[in-house]
Amino acid sequence: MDKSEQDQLKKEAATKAAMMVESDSVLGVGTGSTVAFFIDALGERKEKEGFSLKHIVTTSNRSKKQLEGLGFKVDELADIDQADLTVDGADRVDDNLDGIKGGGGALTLEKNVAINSKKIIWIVDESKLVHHLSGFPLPVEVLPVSAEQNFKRFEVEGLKPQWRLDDNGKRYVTHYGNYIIDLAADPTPVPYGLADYLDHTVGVVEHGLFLDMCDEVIIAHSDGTIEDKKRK
Ligand SMILES: O=C[C@H](O)[C@H](O)[C@H](O)COP(=O)(O)O
Repeated sequence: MDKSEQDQLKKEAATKAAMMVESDSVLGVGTGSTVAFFIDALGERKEKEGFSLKHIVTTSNRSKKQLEGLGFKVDELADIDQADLTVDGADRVDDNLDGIKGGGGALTLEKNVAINSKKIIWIVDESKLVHHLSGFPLPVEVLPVSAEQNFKRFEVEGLKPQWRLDDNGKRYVTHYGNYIIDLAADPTPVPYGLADYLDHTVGVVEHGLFLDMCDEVIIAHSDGTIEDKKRK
């Protein structure tokens, strides 16, 4: 699939999700290229229907700027109790609707918004689908103070760590001033053990395994169909 075909699929999934957002609700908005299409589609609804939302919270400055550019007011997570719905992208989604996220480095705020949402919908093109989570390095955000030790331990554990770098070849720094170590080793067919290990590793701020969180995935397929897959 070439990039323009993939973008078309991302747009289709995003447009469908934008139609599912209820007016006057509290909406969480994720990050990434698929979400950028979602924000555009929300803007179109605002323009055509006068559609408005009670509150919007986002998971990155990129999404915030795009929303504000379309005239939406964006609140902080601390200003709301819970989002009615959060719509986000994903890097990989498996058969259980578990996912890997954080390819764009926004995993920490994404997980915080996700766990404070009544419902989570992911929007993806079919290239993101896998039976078991694999094929995408797992992002782990670490505190600079412990980053070297975390990296060495991940090596010993066989997790194949790699420092994420920015465009200048320097260590990528997150919104919160931390580093990201991408683990190239695929999570096992059952990724809960790895999530538990990372949850209990000192210095790990957050990781990109989003397990038991997503309620529904909207998948745009290259045969023109749009699948709406719900958690069983
Ligand atoms: O940190 C980034 C997020 O987890 C994105 O939702 C994810 O990387 C998918 O991004 P895209 O829609 O650009 O493939």
